[in-house]
Amino acid sequence: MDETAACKHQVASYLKLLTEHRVQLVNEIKNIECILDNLLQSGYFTTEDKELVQRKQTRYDKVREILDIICNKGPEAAEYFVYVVYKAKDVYPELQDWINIIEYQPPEHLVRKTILLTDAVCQYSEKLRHQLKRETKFITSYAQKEDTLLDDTYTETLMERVNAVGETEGPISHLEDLFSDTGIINEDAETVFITGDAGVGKTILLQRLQKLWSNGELCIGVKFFFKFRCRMFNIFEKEDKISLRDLLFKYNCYPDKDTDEIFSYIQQHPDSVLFTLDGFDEINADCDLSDIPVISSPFDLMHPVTLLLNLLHGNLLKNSRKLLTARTGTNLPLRMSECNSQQMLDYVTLTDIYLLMLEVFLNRSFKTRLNKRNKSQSETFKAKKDSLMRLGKLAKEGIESNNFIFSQEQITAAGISEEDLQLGFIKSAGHYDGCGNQSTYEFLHLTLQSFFTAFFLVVNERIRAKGIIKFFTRKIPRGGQSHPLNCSVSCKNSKRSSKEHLLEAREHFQLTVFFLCGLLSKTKLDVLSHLTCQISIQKKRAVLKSYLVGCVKTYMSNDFYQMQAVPRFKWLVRCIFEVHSKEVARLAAKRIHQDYIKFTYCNVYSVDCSAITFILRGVQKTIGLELDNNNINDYGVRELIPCFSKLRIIGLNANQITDEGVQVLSEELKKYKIVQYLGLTANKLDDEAVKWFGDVLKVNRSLQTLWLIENNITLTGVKHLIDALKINSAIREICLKSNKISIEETRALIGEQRIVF
Ligand SMILES: Nc1ncnc2c1ncn2[C@@H]1O[C@H](COP(=O)(O)OP(=O)(O)OP(=O)(O)O)[C@@H](O)[C@H]1O
Repeated sequence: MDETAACKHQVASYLKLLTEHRVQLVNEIKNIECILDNLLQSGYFTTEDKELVQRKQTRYDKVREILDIICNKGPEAAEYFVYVVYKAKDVYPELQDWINIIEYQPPEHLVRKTILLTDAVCQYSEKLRHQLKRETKFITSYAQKEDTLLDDTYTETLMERVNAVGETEGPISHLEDLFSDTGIINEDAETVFITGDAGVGKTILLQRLQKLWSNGELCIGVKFFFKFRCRMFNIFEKEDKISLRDLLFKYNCYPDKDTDEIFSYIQQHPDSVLFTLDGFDEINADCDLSDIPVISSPFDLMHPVTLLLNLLHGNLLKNSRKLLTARTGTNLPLRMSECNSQQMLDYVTLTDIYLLMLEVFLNRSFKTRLNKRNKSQSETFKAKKDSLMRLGKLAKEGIESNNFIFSQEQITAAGISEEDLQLGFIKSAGHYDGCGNQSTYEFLHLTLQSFFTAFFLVVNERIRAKGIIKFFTRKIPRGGQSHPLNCSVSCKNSKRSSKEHLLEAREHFQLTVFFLCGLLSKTKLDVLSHLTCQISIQKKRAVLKSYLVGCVKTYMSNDFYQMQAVPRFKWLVRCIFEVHSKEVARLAAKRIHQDYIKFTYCNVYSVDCSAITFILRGVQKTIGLELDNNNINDYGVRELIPCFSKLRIIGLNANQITDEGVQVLSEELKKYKIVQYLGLTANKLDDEAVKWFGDVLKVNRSLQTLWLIENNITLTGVKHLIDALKINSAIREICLKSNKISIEETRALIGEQRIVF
């Protein structure tokens, strides 16, 4: 450790540390009570000091007062303050980076000091831990030997993974592996299903997990562990109805205080929740378990079994983790494979659009042959597979050699017939005017050449899984082939610098990878399985996914996107969305350590918002997202809905957003009260939008800064805000410069200083 770091461990330097980092501490300390309680219990603060702090109006002033008092008390108090922030990690997650930066190590005399965790969420988590610790001490056995200690009895359980068709896929060596990101039957499911005969040890296995967690030895990032015996659900009458909140609190463990705050935390951080649900076979439901109503609101009152199934389906507390056990042979009425594919059909990717285009072109050719029978997409492709593959081969060879214009000889050599040409994917590129009059051809659009290349790579069984990765990781050619007829291309491109040339080639390769992701996504497996061997596709999909995982690891281990997300990152995000692997998305989300992601001037469109959301909804903490100066419009705002619960700062300046987008935004701001800054400068907002914001400000106390510069807002709109501001003291600034409000009109509003004209 260097000298600076070492001196940070000397008591005298702690005061200096607090002064130097005062602004950061004032901004990031959200919980005042925990620090105050600890300073009081340690004797550094008196009750008078505590009162002085509590008398301050805002959170910021309270922290300032604490820091001032500490300065007067001396360096030991400052040292203790840092120790509290260090120990109460869950209460001050935002400050843990700071703790790392100052290279803090608790001194010997403090390490054994207990810290009071007065934060309601942490206290509840502690309560759950204590409850589980108590309940898992002895084994619960058939023989009711209450006095048998779990630790004395438990022997490691032998488990193995089984695939969708019941084949063994190898042993599970560590309990933590049950929570790995790799699903077996369905990678999108959040439920791990453990099955085995009576008495093999399913219950004791869960008990072991519960005990490990209660001792802090199960490192899977879970704050709340709810255990249920499924037979508990049999105690309810048919007409009984409870809420999710009741299920968690009344039927599991009731918080000592602040139940609202805890429940809202659980809703916002479902990935911090783990359920163990033991013995699904023991449920005697008086209803058809495969026909359970779908609920999406955590406030709906429902029969407990309905709640349970909606939890397992991911309709409630999506992204929470579930371990479900049942005896061998139990039918699970979960239909998780159908459920997810249904969800996946809800979005349309670019690959879908290209596939549809292919289908339309191919169908047109059938019609001319009086073959008017309606074919399915797979039948259509199957009927024209040979033509598609010939075109695909030509496209691939062209991309490999950086060739986008094809001579008649090349067309003939590729076996492309007149009939193939008539399908319409290739058009005449005119005549070369320097070396003769031969016809030349090109794909209808350069993107179509990338699509055909990807199609060929996926469908051709002779191209092995690793071959597709080799295709786009090899060195990209700088010029066209030496074939004489390619001189048309070379001549045309000779004016370009070699760098531009390379860049262009890269885009084609990038686009090919993008379409590979789309074609190898799960929803396309069905269509493709009619064209090629399913095992080959599965292998290619697995290899592509692990390639993307590698990219995520490489990109995100660097600091490259700390402030500005580079276009390459945007491509990666797009590819992850196109392949629609939640496993890769989850991994990417886990690796986002920054507090702020900027996509400013990145050509982000509404469709990219779906891709960004696909990843950001999995981040563990709240972050800032800046999308200024793009073109996301109202549709993009709608696409961002699933990640609003994670956004603290939202920059949507200059994005063609209208009142319609603001209506969507306002609903989210009412639901998730965490956004502090919202920028909507230079959009297309009218008074209607301001009215929505007025409604938001009546219930939302998190928003501090709202930028509405350069819109079409008039005095009428501002009046809505004035009303709301009367009851909202949290907002600090609403900037309305360059709107349609005259100077005379602003004079009338001079009383409200938080609105800036
Ligand atoms: N790994 C183990 N270590 C020690 N004892 C075990 C283990 N597995 C099972 N047993 C013994 O077998 C008994 C039954 O185990 P357990 O209740 O976990 O089975 P189960 O699979 O949940 O059965 P059921 O399907 O009937 O609920 C335990 O009470 C314990 O005595």
